[in-house]
Parts: sequence; C-alpha cells; structure tokens
Amino acid sequence: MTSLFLDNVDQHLDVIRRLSALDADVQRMGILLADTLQAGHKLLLCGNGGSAADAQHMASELTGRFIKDRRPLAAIALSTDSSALTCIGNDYSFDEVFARQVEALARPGDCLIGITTSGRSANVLRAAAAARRAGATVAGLLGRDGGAMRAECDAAVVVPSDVTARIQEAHSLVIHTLCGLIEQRLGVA
Ligand SMILES: O=C(CO)[C@@H](O)[C@H](O)[C@H](O)[C@H](O)COP(=O)(O)O
Ligand SMILES: [Zn+2]
Repeated sequence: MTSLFLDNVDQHLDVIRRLSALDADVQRMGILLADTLQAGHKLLLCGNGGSAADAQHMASELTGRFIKDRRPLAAIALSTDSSALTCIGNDYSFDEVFARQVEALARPGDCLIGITTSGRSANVLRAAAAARRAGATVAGLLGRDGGAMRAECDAAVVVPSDVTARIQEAHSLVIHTLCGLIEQRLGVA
C-alpha cells in the first residue's frame, strides 16, 4: 500500500537537498536584510494563504526573538491587519491590499519581502512595484520558475519545486536561516 506521508517525506527531502545550490542566494538576501536593519530601516513582509502565515512568522522572529535575547528588530507583516485588508480589498481591490500599505509605510532604504510560491500573485507583484516607487528594495521568497516576481527582486530565493506545499516547507527553512544570518551579522548571535 502506498503512503501519502512517506511520499511527502521523500518529496520534501528531495526539495530540501536541492536547496544547497541556493546557498549564495540565501547569503545575499541575509546581507540585504541585515544591512537594511543595521541602517535603521525596516522590513515589510507580505504573502497570501500559507505565505501570509510565513510573513507573520518571520516578522515575529525579528520583533520578538529568534535564538538570542537582543533588541527588537523592525519588521511588520502586511497580511495581519484584517481591517486594512478588508477596507482596501473592499474599497479598491484585492490586488491593492499590500501595495496601498506599502505606499503608506515604506520609506527609502526599507525592504519589502514578498513571499509567493508561484511568483505570480498580483497583490505581491503590486506591492513590489509600490516598494520600488518608495525607494525601498525588494526581496522575494519564490518557487517554480520565480514567475514575474523574480525580475522585481534585488535578492531572490527560488525554491526548485512545482508543489506549493513543498515550496512553503522550504521557505520555512530559508526564513529561519535568514533570521540566523541577521542575528549573526548584527553581532547578536
Ligand atoms: O498554503 C497554501 C497551500 O499550501 C495556500 O493557502 C496557498 O498559500 C494559497 O493558495 C495562496 O494563494 C498561493 O499564493 P502564491 O504562493 O502563489 O502567491
Ligand atoms: Zn500551505
């Protein structure tokens, strides 16, 4: 009898092993994020569904704690304010829910982290464009071929898989690594 769980474990391990090839991309993104925070700027994160959860997870590692006690670091997930999401979604469009928050909050030197497994979510793409207009940089945690988001990013990690769940699992590992790199580079780990 086949086991869905064992199949998923195999798929997961295969994707995770292939992440080794992305070491330089992860390092580059870690440096971008750490230098953004070191310079007194902030991180804005966004994504849909499971990636919304990833965005708030990463923000909490930074404002709260990851490994060591240290000063809180400036990071905010744009997917957590249900009033903003419903107001902007209702009065403008769902494609604008992150872009309008970016327009309101992003300042030159900040960094938008867009998390999208397809690289094609319109609201994340619009947030990236809004970040550029604000003078912020753009980092992307992506999957598949990176989609249209890849070209919008100063730093991108594109997980080599076509399965949304496996890409999200890999994003969790990358997110924890980025938090570790940030703490290392800021001299707090
Ligand atoms: O968590 C899952 C599937 O594992 C879903 O909630 C998934 O995140 C949603 O379908 C998202 O809308 C997918 O968006 P994206 O990753 O393509 O930007
Ligand atoms: Zn999921």
